[in-house]
Amino acid sequence: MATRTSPSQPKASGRKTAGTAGARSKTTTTAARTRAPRAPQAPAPVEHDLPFPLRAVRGLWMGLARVVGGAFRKLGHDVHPDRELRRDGTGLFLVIVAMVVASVEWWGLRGQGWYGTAVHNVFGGTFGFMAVVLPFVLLVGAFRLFRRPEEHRANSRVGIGLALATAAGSGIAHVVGGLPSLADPFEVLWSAGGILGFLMTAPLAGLITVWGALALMVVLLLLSVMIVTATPFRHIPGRLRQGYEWIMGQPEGGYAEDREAADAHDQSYLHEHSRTQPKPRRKARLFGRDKDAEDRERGDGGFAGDEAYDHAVIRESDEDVEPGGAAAEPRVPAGVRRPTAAERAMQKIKDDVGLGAPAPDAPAPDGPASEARGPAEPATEAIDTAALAAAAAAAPRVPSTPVAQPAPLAPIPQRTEQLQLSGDVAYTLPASEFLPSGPPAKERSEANDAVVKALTETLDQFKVDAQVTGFSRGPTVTRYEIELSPGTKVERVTALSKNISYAVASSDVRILSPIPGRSAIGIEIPNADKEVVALGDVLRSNAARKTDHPMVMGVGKDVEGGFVVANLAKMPHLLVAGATGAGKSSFVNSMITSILMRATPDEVRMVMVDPKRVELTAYEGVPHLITPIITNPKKAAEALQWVVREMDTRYDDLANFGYKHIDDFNKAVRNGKAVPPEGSKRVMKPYPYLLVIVDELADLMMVAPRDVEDSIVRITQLARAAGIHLVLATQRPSVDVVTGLIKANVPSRMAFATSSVTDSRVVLDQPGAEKLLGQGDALFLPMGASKPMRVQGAWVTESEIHKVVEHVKGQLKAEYRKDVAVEAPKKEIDDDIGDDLELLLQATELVVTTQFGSTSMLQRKLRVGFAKAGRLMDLLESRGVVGPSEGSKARDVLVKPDDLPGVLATMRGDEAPGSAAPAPREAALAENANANHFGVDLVAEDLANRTQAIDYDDRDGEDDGSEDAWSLTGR
Ligand SMILES: Nc1ncnc2c1ncn2[C@@H]1O[C@H](COP(=O)(O)OP(=O)(O)OP(=O)(O)O)[C@@H](O)[C@H]1O
Repeated sequence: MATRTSPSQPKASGRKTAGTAGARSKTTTTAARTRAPRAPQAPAPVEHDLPFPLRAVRGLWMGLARVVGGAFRKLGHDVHPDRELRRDGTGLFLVIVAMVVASVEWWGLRGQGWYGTAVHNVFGGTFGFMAVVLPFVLLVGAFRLFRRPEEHRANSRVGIGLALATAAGSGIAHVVGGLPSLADPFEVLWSAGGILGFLMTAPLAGLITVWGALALMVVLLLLSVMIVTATPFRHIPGRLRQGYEWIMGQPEGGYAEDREAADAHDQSYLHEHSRTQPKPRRKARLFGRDKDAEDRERGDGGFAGDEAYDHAVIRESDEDVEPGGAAAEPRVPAGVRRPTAAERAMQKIKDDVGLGAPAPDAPAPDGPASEARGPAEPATEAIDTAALAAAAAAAPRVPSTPVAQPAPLAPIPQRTEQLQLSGDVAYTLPASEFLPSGPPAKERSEANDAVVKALTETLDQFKVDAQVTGFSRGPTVTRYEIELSPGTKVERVTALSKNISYAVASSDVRILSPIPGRSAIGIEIPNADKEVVALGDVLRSNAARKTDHPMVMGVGKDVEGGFVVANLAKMPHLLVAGATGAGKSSFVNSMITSILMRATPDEVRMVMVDPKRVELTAYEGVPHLITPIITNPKKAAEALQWVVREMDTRYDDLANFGYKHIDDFNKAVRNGKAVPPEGSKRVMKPYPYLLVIVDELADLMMVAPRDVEDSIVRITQLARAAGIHLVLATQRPSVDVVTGLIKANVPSRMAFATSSVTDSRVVLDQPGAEKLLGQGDALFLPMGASKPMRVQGAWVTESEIHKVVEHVKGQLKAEYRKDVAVEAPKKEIDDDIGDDLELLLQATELVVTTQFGSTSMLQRKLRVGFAKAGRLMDLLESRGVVGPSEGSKARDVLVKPDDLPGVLATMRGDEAPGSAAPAPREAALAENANANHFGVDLVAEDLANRTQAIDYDDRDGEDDGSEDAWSLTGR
């Protein structure tokens, strides 16, 4: 895309845009969305329509306003609001009034001459003693208008708060001044509350006594302070404490405890509900930490947990993170953004229950404050912190403006103390510094403005009544939003796709119609100036920092510039696909590095399969591995079978203790509730999550397609509750590699650029990936999501990986299990089944679950020909699943659904149910003695020595309770 000069934007349209957006952004909580100028619609009243003298006066006035405004904008740190949005004229007016009042009330002109008398009579008479405070109040208003003019709602809030404070102050002054009546001399009235004070308190004093009126005024005053500072009731204690700590110079005192509590809370919250939720926007820093935002998240978190999202992904706006982990300087406002529908819905719900995070440019009076004041901020900002942070969140950035100051990196979530691994090994997670920050993100650049102009012109040329109403800039692409005027067909825009490509000189234009959850068309156009998303920044984002779940990985950034992290444990299995060079391996690297950064070997263990022998070698020897990196495809297939055995062992163990999920079991172990049977030498330890990463699935599928598919299907169907998760990457997402069965069982998908639309369909079940740009540009479809989310994958360099790996290896030596690549006993599959085992299993399942023995049903459901269906039916008859043929009638089904697992196992040639010792136990008994960190050292013994809850022999027994145990396993 060619970079074009920024279009000069008509004033009227600029204002209109801001106004509309300002209103809409009431509920905005996230997303780096930038308003674009609307196409000019009606001629705006312009300056040269005015007669010359007026124009000259206006010019002078505005010139002076700009000078004064410029001075205000230089106070503290510079701000640069968009010229189109400035309200310097009003600001200047407030400054002049303030000077006039101050000259009289402060500087001794009171009652001196006509000027002193007139001003004093007007202001003193109206506000009484509060006239003395009035210049200060007016200057606060002017300060806001000069520095944050685009925050209409926040400005209104502050205005209302100040007005209320003035009224309450006058009321208090009136009571304190002895409640003079209007008939009293002016001087008496002035030294009390003036006319306003009289009106505020005289009627009230009659109703609820003088003391009641005074109390009410004090309450009003406090309320006005809360409105001005956007402090909700529940934040008052925190604010007071912060203020106290700041005054007393206790940077992080007492806060550490809070943080710990918060961490504990976050952990449990995300552990149970890892959900997509709109995040509060940018935060201000409090003593180097964002306590307020965290408070807010805690509040939101519990609530958001009730939302319907349950797909493993957490995304947030980039305002939630400070590049470099430091407080980003408030950004330069140039427009406002709108929330997505989900954000609006979420905000509305929060508002309804009083949890609402303040809209970035419009914190509601009762909304939680979105910022806290840091000691480093200039004192002049004290009155304005809410607005500053909100403006920073709302405002897109102008390229020429520095966005973030370099500052120390924020920690990647990890425990502060040394971690004690089993065997009294102290383990320190890698330092955040190993993953440096990337360059600060842009929210707007000239390239964006050029595209807006090109889009607007294209719409105009083809006479489509639609406007470009905004855009959200991500690292790789920007999504421009087009809203249609009533009566305009969506197709009129979508039909222009080629013309749009032409106009913006890019062949990679993707049209979203509509943007999910919005009444707007999205046009994604690659950025001429792409940005790299550093993994360190993703891991330091709030979404990542609010949880220390060990399986959370940094995914990247979405199209709106929000960071995306995902919990691999919730996926629960992930398919990563894309053509060579599209960014798959980089993604896998980011994933592994995320785990190394956040998890100890006691928490997460990994099996890495790298048939290409190049991608994962950097991780050789990390203690999280339970086996050396497997490069031989045949061995890899065996390792997968080991994983199946491990899964079975875990299931048996969980069932013995009466738990359905490994998290419950681990919790019980940590709480001392799961105790080994008497006489057992077993030391109870939590199971680590087991992450199995296959870097090239195609290579495995070439050597042992059936075994690999079989293992994958078994693992994916069952392993979730056992804490075992698969990540399968392939550059050949064809149906022979990603078979229907594998696809059906791997619910989360990450599609990098594919070479064809067919490949995209294989990965995502829809086209789209073929249009991606490569180099980490991806469509992410986590389990439960209906539409893929476009993300730019996180990037981690080789030297960063090297540092992390060196650190991790320095902490602990890898202790490999020896049984992983040991081949499982060969299954005995009856000869007559031959290659049809999988079909036969499916046929059995179908017939038994439906209790309907029909050949034509098998034909239809399994999509096989008549001959094959007939053969399957014969096989089913020979194995006693169905009765003999009864002509055209369906056959009797002889197996009950409850018995299905046993029948399937027999067909597979697994250990016949009821045989002496099931393979998992043997395998577990052969457990490597060194595997003490793996947490199953004596499990095998335990399993072998105790009566199994799952006893296949007894499954048919009358009353042994084993059915319950069986159902516990979910098998
Ligand atoms: N997230 C990313 N951000 C920036 N650049 C990236 C990203 N991912 C990949 N790239 C660029 O694309 C190149 C190829 O990426 P990568 O090696 O991950 O592709 P791949 O799909 O694994 O290819 P192959 O299948 O050949 O291994 C990288 O060398 C890098 O320059």
